[in-house]
Amino acid sequence: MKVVLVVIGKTDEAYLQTGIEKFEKRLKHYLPYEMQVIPDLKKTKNLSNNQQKSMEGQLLLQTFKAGDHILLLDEKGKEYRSVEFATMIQKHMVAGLKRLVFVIGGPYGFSDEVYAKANGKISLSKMTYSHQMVRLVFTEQLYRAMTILKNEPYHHE
Ligand SMILES: C[S@@+](CC[C@H](N)C(=O)[O-])C[C@H]1O[C@@H](n2cnc3c(N)ncnc32)[C@H](O)[C@@H]1O
Repeated sequence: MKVVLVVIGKTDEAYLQTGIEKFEKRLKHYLPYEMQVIPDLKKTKNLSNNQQKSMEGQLLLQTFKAGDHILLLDEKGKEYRSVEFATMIQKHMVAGLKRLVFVIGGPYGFSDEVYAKANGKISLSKMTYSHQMVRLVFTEQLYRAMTILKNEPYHHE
C-alpha cells in the first residue's frame, strides 16, 4: 500500500522543510510514501476565500484515482490515539488497499465537493494549525504509526 499526502503549495519555511524531510526519509524504510504538492494558485488576491477554496478543490479532485481511500485532515474530524491511528492504517494494508490518500486543505479548508468525495476526516487536535505546519505534525504521526506497527521503541504509552 502506498501512502500519499496531498498538500497545496510548496512548504514555505525552511524549519518545516527540514523536519518534514527528516520524517519522510525515515518513512521510506517502512512503506511507499509520497507527498504530492499541488502548485499554489496565482493571483489569489482577486479571489474570495470561497472561490479560492473551490478552485483548490477542483485541483485536489484531479489528484484522486479510482479506488483511493481518501482521508481529509480536518480539525473537526475524528480524533485518534497514535496506536489507534496505526491500527487503522494496518487494516487498510491488510485489506490490500492500493493508495491511502491523506489530504491537507488550503488556508481556507476544503470545498464541499472535496468533502463529498472523501471517505473520512481525521483531526490531529481540536486546535487549528496552519496548512504548512500540519505537514510536519502529520509526517511525524505517520512515522510514529509505522514504528508502533513494527514494535519499535519510538512510541511510549
Ligand atoms: C488553516 S487550516 C483551515 C482551517 C479552516 N477553519 C477550515 O475552514 O477548515 C488549513 C488546513 O490545515 C489542516 N488542519 C489544520 N488544523 C488541523 C487539525 N487540528 N487537524 C487536522 N488538520 C488540520 C486542514 O487540512 C485544513 O484544511
